[in-house]
Amino acid sequence: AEPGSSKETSNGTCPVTGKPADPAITYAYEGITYSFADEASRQKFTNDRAGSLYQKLGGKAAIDAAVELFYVKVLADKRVNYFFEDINMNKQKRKQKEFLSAALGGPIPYVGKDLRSAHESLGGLNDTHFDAIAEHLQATLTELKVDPQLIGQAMAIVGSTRDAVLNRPAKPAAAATTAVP
Ligand code: HEM
Repeated sequence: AEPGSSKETSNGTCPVTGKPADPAITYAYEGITYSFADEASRQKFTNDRAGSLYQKLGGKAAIDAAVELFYVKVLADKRVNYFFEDINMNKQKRKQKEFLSAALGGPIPYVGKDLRSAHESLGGLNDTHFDAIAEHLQATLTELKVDPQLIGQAMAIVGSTRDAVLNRPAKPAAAATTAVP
């Protein structure tokens, strides 16, 4: 097969409607061939991909590289690295890639733990830790020469997870600027 050709297929369920897919209505994206219930669903899927921050950042390869560099920074930072002492970092990196990819508009839904339950047992987690983690993500994207405007958009999405990660009640809906689009 030529480089970039599709190696995988989605499982017969339309990713847009959740209905059975028509095997004749397909779209290949990042090596996976998705099939859809109808033409409108295919169109929505392709439009969503084209407009996504995920794709603007460079897609799977870029997100994966960013998460690798991000954890190098996190594990070198005494303010936060002790939280990861007993954590399997290969799994953690995979989960973070899955979460961030989905949050930034990637094609594959996040099926991991919600962020509140993932962090609620981490004793003493507070804003200074969240700020340090966010700082490392921002520094990572800067180091990878991502357009500052896109970095701002990515940081807004990451920032919107703060209350869940710190296990605080969600802010009232008025704070529309912090909502994940
Ligand atoms: C910036 C926002 C953050 C995001 C988007 C995020 C994302 C995630 C995700 C997706 C997981 C895996 C959940 C699963 O098991 O399925 C996770 C676990 C974890 N996170 Fe975060 N996280 C954030 C902030 C933090 C902070 C501030 C810390 C501590 C300094 C932290 C420490 C951990 C640890 C230790 C785990 C592993 C928990 C376990 O496996 O028992 N995270 N995080």
